[in-house]
Amino acid sequence: MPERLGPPRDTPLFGRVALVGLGLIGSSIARATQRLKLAGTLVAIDNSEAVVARVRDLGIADEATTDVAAGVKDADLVILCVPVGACGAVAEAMGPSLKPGCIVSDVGSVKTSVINQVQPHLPAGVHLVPAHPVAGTEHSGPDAGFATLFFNRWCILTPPEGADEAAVARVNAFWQTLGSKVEVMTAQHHDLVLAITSHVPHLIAYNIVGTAADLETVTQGEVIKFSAGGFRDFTRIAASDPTMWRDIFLHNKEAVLEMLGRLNEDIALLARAIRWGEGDKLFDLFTRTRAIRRGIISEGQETAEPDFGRRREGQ
Ligand SMILES: NC(=O)c1ccc[n+]([C@@H]2O[C@H](COP(=O)([O-])OP(=O)(O)OC[C@H]3O[C@@H](n4cnc5c(N)ncnc54)[C@H](O)[C@@H]3O)[C@@H](O)[C@H]2O)c1
Ligand SMILES: O=C(O)C(=O)C[C@]1(C(=O)O)C=C[C@@H](O)C=C1
Repeated sequence: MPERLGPPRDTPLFGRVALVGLGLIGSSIARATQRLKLAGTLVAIDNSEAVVARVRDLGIADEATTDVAAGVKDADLVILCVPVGACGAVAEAMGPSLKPGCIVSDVGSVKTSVINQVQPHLPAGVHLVPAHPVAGTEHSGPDAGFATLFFNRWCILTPPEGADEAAVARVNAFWQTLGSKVEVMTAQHHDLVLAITSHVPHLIAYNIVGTAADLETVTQGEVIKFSAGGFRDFTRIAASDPTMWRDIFLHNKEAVLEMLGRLNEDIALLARAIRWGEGDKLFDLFTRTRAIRRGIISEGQETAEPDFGRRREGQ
């Protein structure tokens, strides 16, 4: 599937857009927003001077600053692209500067906690429309982003009850213009679904790399040395950012622990089947789950390139 974004817009979707956090996700949004001319003015805000300097060097925003209060002033749309644990502090710092009618959104991998952190700091008349682009890589920082990251990927919106419908529609249009398919659900349901499809897989990947590394001390360094395609494919996501994933697990604790409990029950059944030589049970499970995985690929949910961590030409 050619990952091509649409033509630039004749008129921007928003006058002034402020992105807080110009890492993988923020810088990908910035690149796509510039290419598609979605913003009259694009402001990049980051608490790292080095990142702000890099954003200027890359030319992926019209303005770049470490001052969040100044950066969000007069913004029509603010998107928080920081670790989920930082959203509350950012909302507190920017709240007083937000103009009436401004839409505040985010890209956090956890939704309930972000809503609980951000909502209390938003003045009356400012609309909260949380979002989560279910797209990414194991890489971080402003150089990791690319404009087509969100193409043909899901973006989940979790507007709080009573959210302004026009604001939700505008954020929906923004993400569809970035090439995403948009789904709306409750924050609680999102956190449960992403716990099994994203969060627990990362926990297992991090964990098995640790187990293998510890085993190396037993096997004189052979475990990682002889790790082949299966181990490498399975553990790609263990190269992801520790700050981001620390925050995800601490801010989605209940759902992650629920899913881990279910997984442990299933693994216990697998261990029993192995111990008792119940080959048919193993075969049936592997047959069923392979069909499910193959179904995911046939639905086009896999990008053409399995390793989309590589930058594409023409980002
Ligand atoms: N990496 C992924 O695959 C992915 C996918 C979907 C959603 N997300 C979510 O997107 C968000 C950002 O993730 P990322 O991968 O872009 O991370 P990243 O580490 O690449 O970028 C985060 C940026 O935020 C900045 N930052 C951190 N705290 C800040 C603060 N208090 N004020 C201002 N700037 C601050 C950092 O300097 C950095 O530039 C996270 O909430 C994550 O859960 C990530
Ligand atoms: O592809 C990857 O490297 C990712 O980890 C992306 C991924 C995921 O699929 O789990 C990670 C976190 C997000 O919130 C959304 C997507």
